[in-house]
Amino acid sequence: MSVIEVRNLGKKYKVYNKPFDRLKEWVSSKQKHSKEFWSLRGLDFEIEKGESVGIIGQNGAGKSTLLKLLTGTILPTEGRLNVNGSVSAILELGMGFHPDFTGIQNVFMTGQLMGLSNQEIEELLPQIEEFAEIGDHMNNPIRTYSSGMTVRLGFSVITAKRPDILIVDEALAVGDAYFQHKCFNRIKEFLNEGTTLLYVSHDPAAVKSLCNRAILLDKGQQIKDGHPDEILDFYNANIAQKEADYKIRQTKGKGNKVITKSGNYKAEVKRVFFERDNKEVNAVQVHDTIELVIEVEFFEDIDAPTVGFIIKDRVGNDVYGTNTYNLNYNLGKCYKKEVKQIKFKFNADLGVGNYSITAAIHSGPTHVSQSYNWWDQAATLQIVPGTNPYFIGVNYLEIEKCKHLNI
Ligand SMILES: Nc1ncnc2c1ncn2[C@@H]1O[C@H](COP(=O)(O)OP(=O)(O)OP(=O)(O)O)[C@@H](O)[C@H]1O
Repeated sequence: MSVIEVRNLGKKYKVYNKPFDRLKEWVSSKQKHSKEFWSLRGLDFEIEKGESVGIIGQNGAGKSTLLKLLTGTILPTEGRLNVNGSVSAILELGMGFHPDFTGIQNVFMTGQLMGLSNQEIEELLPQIEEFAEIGDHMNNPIRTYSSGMTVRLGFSVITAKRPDILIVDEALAVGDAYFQHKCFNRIKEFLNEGTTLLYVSHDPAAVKSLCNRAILLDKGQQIKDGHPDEILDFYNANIAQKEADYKIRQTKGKGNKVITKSGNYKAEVKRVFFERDNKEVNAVQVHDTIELVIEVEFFEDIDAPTVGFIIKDRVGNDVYGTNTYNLNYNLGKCYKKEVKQIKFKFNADLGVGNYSITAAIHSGPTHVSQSYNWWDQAATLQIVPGTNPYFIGVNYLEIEKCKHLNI
């Protein structure tokens, strides 16, 4: 069953050059002093119960406008929108709080706006206080709060009761790391219990860890809708697009997985894989010595290109990255039609789990100057336990010695 249905949705604003133009137009209705601007147009999608959908797009793409339409803060100019179920929105945490009232009084005010009875709020209060962890400040006016304390209280109130649909804007990027972690855990619990999530963020790792679908908006249009990996790869390639000859190519690979490559294609990364003892492998033990092989083909003569890679964890956080430029390795002059393999040998000092490899060929120290080809998720590497002692995390650190002193 779809909980959110969006059909041909559009929102148009009137834009005035000067504030005074609004008054002029209002006084003389015959003369136009404004331009029409579609903040969103032609959106069409359905979201099923229990889906978690990331809304992605550059500044001004229309993400906030979509959330405002979904929460009923603004009305559409055209199209229709059905939202079935209770909605909690974490947009600008604490913005609705009254600065002169105490934390507790604001909890009651916000709770009432969320449609809760006083008795329900009373029952939820201990849990709200416990989650916010701001102690006695609950009895002080909000104007005495730090921004972090306001965010803590805002999140605690809004998520005190599990909603059918949870809408989260970038808001979580504010609080401190400890509280962010708590918020993510609460959202994950809601997802497990069947809540549908709409999550706006610029942080690919957060989208990958929370969402099973992503919708990409660009200049008010719905550009793509699909698996977060596919959408984020396209989005990242798109924001790197600066040169006129820059292309983004998406093709289907093994198991129908979408491969996204981008660049000006003066050279292309053709194949990326791992070798151990000269044999191709895709799973190795912690600390094994392996070689990452990046195979590139040249379509033009290029002098001293840089070949690099990034190892990313399961949700897309960079674990390690480097390139031939940083390693002071010069590939020299490369000629059109040549195919070269560049090999990086290292110990797989990584935690147990799955990793993906981004590979690239470009000029200079980074791909910002001239990106010939960039390929996200070009290969995967599975790290399995070795003979070393059990540990957690994405890095393996060889502990040389463990000792204790009596002081
Ligand atoms: N009230 C308004 N009047 C006129 N234009 C508006 C209004 N609200 C939004 N817009 C325009 O609509 C477009 C989309 O804005 P929106 O805030 O939805 O983008 P966004 O994707 O949320 O951006 P950001 O990541 O910067 O928050 C922008 O060009 C913005 O200037």
